[in-house]
Amino acid sequence: MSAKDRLPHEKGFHISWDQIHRDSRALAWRLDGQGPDEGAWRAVVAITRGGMAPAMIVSRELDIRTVDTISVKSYHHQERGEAEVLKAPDADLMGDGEGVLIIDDLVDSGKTLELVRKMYPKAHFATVYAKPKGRPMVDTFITEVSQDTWIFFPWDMALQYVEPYRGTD
Ligand SMILES: O=P(O)(O)OC[C@H]1O[C@H](OP(=O)(O)OP(=O)(O)O)[C@H](O)[C@@H]1O
Ligand code: HPA
Ligand SMILES: [Mg+2]
Repeated sequence: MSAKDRLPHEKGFHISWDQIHRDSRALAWRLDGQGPDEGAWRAVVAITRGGMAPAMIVSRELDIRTVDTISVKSYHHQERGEAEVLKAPDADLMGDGEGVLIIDDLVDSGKTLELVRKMYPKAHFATVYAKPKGRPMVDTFITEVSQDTWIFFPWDMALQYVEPYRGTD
């Protein structure tokens, strides 16, 4: 069964803004002092769009003002397509990636990070969440979920009324 055959509340991991804030801060805590230059990182690069909120929180916590983006598109709704780079970060800033933290919200199949890793082999790759297939592609992450769990992020959700289990007559 593919993720799209399920009702959203089945095997769905729903993340609130508060939760992603806490988990992104936990990621920053883990990365603090781990950079190659006396523990420091040169720059943060967000993999758009999902990596932008975690990258903002990490760069705030680690006091990194040099922030760039790489745009990789790989999913249309819950269907995976070929990963493609739509916009690359500044080439002079990146070099081979040494000292650069590349951040995404999650690694699933690992295809997105595989592509970016080829471009910047010396960068450090960090995600907030990870599924088992993608784990070998990520250097640091906070929470692992099973491969058949779909993670719902707060920017893709809205608060709404739900019927009580016993209905309302
Ligand atoms: O490990 P993978 O199987 O490659 O999947 C993970 C990637 O997929 C999602 O991005 P998506 O391409 O949907 O774009 P978005 O961040 O703009 O939503 C997610 O934000 C990761 O970047
Ligand atoms: O579990 C997921 N949730 C949201 N976006 C994703 N992109 C790949 N996997 C996921
Ligand atoms: Mg993404």
